[in-house]
Amino acid sequence: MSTKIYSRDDISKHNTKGDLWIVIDSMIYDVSKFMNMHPGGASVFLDEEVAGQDATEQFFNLHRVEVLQKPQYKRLIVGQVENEKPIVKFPQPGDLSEVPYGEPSWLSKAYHSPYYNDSHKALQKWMRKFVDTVITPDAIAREKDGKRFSDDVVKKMAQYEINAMRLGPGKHLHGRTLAEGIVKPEEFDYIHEMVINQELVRHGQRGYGDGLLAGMVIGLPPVLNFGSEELKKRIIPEVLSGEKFISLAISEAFAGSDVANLRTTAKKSEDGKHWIINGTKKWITNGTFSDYFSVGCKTEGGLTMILVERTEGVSTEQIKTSYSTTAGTAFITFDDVKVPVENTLGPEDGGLLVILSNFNHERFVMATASVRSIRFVIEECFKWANQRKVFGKTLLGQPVIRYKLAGMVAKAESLQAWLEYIGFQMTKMSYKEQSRYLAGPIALLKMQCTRVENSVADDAVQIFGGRAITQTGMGRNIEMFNRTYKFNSLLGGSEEILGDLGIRQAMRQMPKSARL
Ligand code: HEM
Repeated sequence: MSTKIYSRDDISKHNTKGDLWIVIDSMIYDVSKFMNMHPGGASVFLDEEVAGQDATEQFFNLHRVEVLQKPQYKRLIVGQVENEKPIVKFPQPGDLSEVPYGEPSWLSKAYHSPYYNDSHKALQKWMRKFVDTVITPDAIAREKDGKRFSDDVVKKMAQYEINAMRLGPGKHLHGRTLAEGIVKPEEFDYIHEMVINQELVRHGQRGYGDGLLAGMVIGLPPVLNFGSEELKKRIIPEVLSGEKFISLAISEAFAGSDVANLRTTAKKSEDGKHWIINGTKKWITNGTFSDYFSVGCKTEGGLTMILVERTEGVSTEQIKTSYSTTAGTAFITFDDVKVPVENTLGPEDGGLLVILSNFNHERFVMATASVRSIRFVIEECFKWANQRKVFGKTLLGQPVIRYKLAGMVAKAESLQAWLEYIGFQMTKMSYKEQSRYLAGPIALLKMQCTRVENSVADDAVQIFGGRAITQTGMGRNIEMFNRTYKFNSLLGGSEEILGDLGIRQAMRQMPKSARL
């Protein structure tokens, strides 16, 4: 890059087709050749307020800052304006956002929190850098080509035990070196887990995010908590190391939240040594590439969870959903699949307990991600509203936009506070206490997250206008959010079911003596 210095007078002389310079943020770009390849057309550069002039404001009205970071455009720089310095900061891997409400308050200057200690803070810093450098570039590329994550990403996640940490605190972490030793396995708690899951969604690429082993997060716990010792010894290392993949296969075309009504059957073979499984499963995240499936089956006396390996009779087919194929969402067919009875997870006919046992944790994880995605959208809205000019003012200069942002921020901050409070309770409660006292609040938290996502998506689209329905450029993250947020109100228990559960749990605590 040349660092030649020019006065504004010098620059203004380069204002004709064939010799055309513009200034963006004090840097001088020679667009003489580029203008004919410019996606926004050549004519924009010939405008008398652009040719040989400072086009910073016009540029940021129409482009994301990342455009200027691309090597092919950096090469257009021929110098810098005399006595001027760039103002725009290019985000560097690991950076915290300086945009108001762009970070939860515990990461913002001057604020305090009772929940986060030094190891939570160190893990956040480490994780931010890891996501920015390893995951985000892959997320953006895979969302474009629709393929699943690059194996290299999962291998690196395994190397630093991110896969294991995503399952939450527990014995499975013992003996592992977590994030280069930043956290000791016995110290790892639900707040650490929350930190990881909030960082993991900051790239905003929803289909990829689910593709990046969401199946493992919900599909491995039944093996971890209910599998035989032999099964655990074999399956857990393979999955946590990223060599093999697993997904949770419960929902069917016939039954979603109503898990007791599944139709996939498992019948014992005559010698009693095998299950014979028949049926179908639908909407199975990561199913297209999974090697193992934790499958909910109807058995003689109820429901049984069985670990099925990808063997004869198992076939998976990609379902085209409103998000990208990177998630590997599958329709699965089990056709006389023979599975050793040793693959039973938990008690025979007691599968409901196995499924329910992870529901609170699973919903906590979903709420964690959802709250962070909402904040990501708000940050995008703040930036856009600050740089977009309409009717002679920035969008932020318009009361109607400020009112929308106010509502979004208030909701996001309430959710973050509630989430942290619940996460903290989880660090203090036994599993049994969590089931008793937190099932209701977690259900209500997740319900509220998806209600807020709904209103935030709506407001964000109104703020971004047409760009919010365009998959590239300024509004690409809003387009993605608006297209995919609805998944959350269905998975892990629908919004309505969770609201009902939350109040039913409260009803149990209702004192018989209470009267108005
Ligand atoms: C070095 C200077 C510039 C570069 C490298 C550049 C690059 C790009 C790129 C890559 C796009 C595709 C959309 C995106 O990815 O954001 C684009 C779109 C566009 N650009 Fe530029 N551009 C430059 C300067 C300008 C200037 C000065 C103007 C207007 C005064 C302008 C007007 C437009 C318009 C109108 C679009 C279409 C935007 C849309 O569809 O929303 N560009 N430009």
